[in-house]
This record gives sequence, structure tokens and C-alpha cells, in this order.
Amino acid sequence: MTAPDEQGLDYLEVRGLTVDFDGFKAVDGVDLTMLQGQLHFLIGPNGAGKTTLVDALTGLVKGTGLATYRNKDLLSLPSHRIVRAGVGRTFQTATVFDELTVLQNLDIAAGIHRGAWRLALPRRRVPEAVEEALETIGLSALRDRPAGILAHGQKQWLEIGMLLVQDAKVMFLDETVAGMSAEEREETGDLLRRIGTERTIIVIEHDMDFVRTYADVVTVMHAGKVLAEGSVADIQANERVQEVYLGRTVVGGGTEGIVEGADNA
Ligand SMILES: Nc1ncnc2c1ncn2[C@@H]1O[C@H](COP(=O)(O)OP(=O)(O)OP(=O)(O)O)[C@@H](O)[C@H]1O
Repeated sequence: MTAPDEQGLDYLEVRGLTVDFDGFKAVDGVDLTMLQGQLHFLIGPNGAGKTTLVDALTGLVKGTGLATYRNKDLLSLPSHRIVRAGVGRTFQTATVFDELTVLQNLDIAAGIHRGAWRLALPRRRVPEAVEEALETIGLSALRDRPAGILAHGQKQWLEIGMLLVQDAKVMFLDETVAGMSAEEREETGDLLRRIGTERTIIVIEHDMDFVRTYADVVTVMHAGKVLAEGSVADIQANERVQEVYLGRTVVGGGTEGIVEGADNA
């Protein structure tokens, strides 16, 4: 098989990633390869270590092992250098500035690549990347409105827009569709597919309908470790995954369902 880089694809490689909180391994020897162009979902019961894994890869907690992106070892970089290396994330709770307009939020996010003195200069026109991001996230018409008036789903899209203008090539999205309407979920899934072709996107998700509809690859975590990885069908057929989610083995090992009863896991 040709290696991803030989095909000109970007990827993030994680080997033996461990996060130890005073002797408790919240992430315990995780190996993962996340490839550009695939929507990669990270699922698992509460406390499985999903957010801690992302925290370690984005410099918020200390991890050991290896995490390589474009020849950079993410585990040795402070969080602001990880952002500059092209790796960004959203949080479970939106972190937009409510009093600032949609445009100002994007402009500030775009500023991470400008020096401090240039950031202070007045801007004559909206940068192209910001215009493009507004269009992509579907908020052009609301550009001059304060972010505080946005609906829940729109705030999440603005956060994604902020990653776009930061030129994040790797995006970790933490429970992005939680609390969204069915329509907003569909729009979000379409948005992820559109921006995902040129990026490496990893979504932490509990909404199994969303996972089933949009995932190319699913990694299931349990107790800090990778329990299983594969397509949605592979994961649904995996008895260990069924046991973890439902606390029992499904009779007949049915493929439908594992995750059917697990939406609130
Ligand atoms: N700073 C910390 N100190 C000690 N333990 C922590 C810390 N942060 C997280 N943990 C523990 O690590 C484990 C993994 O937590 P984490 O939030 O990564 O799980 P998760 O899979 O993201 O869960 P959820 O789906 O509920 O967000 C949990 O047992 C949690 O209590």
C-alpha cells in the first residue's frame, strides 16, 4: 500500500499516546492515524478519554508518546504553536465573543497569523479568507450582527469558520451537533463533507445517527484505550463495542445496532 504522504495526502499520526493524571491513565497508549479527506469520528462512553486525547494533541494537557503532523511533534509544542502548525479545535461550549460581530470574530481568529503590530492597524477591507469562510459557513447575511444573537447551530458554524480562517488543516470538533435541530445537523454534516476533502477532520460525537450518516472511519475509545476502529458497519458488528455500550453481547451479533441504544451513552 502506498503511504498517505506518497499520495500527497496530509495525515496526523499518533503512537502510544498516554496522559497520566497522578497515576490515572485517562489516555493509555493510543495509536491512531487520521487521514485527510476522511471524516473521522471518535466515539465512546463518558469518561473514555476522548476529550483528554484531543487536549493532549492541542497542547492543553501533557501527553507522552508521539503525535506527528507535517514532521512536527505536537506533544513538544505549546498550544499556540500547535495552532500555527495548522491544528485547531472547537470546544463543547462555543467560545465566540457574543458582543462582537460575526465578521469581527472571524477577523480576530484570522489574526493569529498576523504580527501584533499589524493586528493593531486599521483594516481597509475584509480579507479574502474571511469572505470565503463567511460563505462556506453560510453566515454572509449575518456578518454584521453580534455573534450573541446567533442560533446555537450558527455559533458552532462560526467556530468552524474561525478554524477555517486560521487555516487549520487538522480540525478537532468536540460534540459539534449536540443540541442542534435535525436541519442544523444535516447542514453541519454537509459542511464537514465540503471542508473535509482538503482537511483532516476528527469529530468527537455522541449522536449515533450523525455518526452513521457521515463517518468514513470510526474509532471507539473505552477506558483510555482504542477498543475498535473501522467503518460504521465494522463498528456496529463488533461485539466488544456492543458490550461496552450496552453492557451485554447482542444475541446473534446483529449489525444494526450497537449503537442504537447508546445515543445517550
Ligand atoms: N484534569 C484531570 N485530572 C484528573 N482526571 C481527569 C482530568 N481530566 C479528565 N479526567 C478524567 O479522565 C477521564 C477521561 O475524561 P474525558 O473527559 O477525556 O472523557 P470523554 O471520553 O471525553 O468523556 P465525555 O464523553 O463525557 O466528554 C475521566 O475519568 C475524567 O474524569
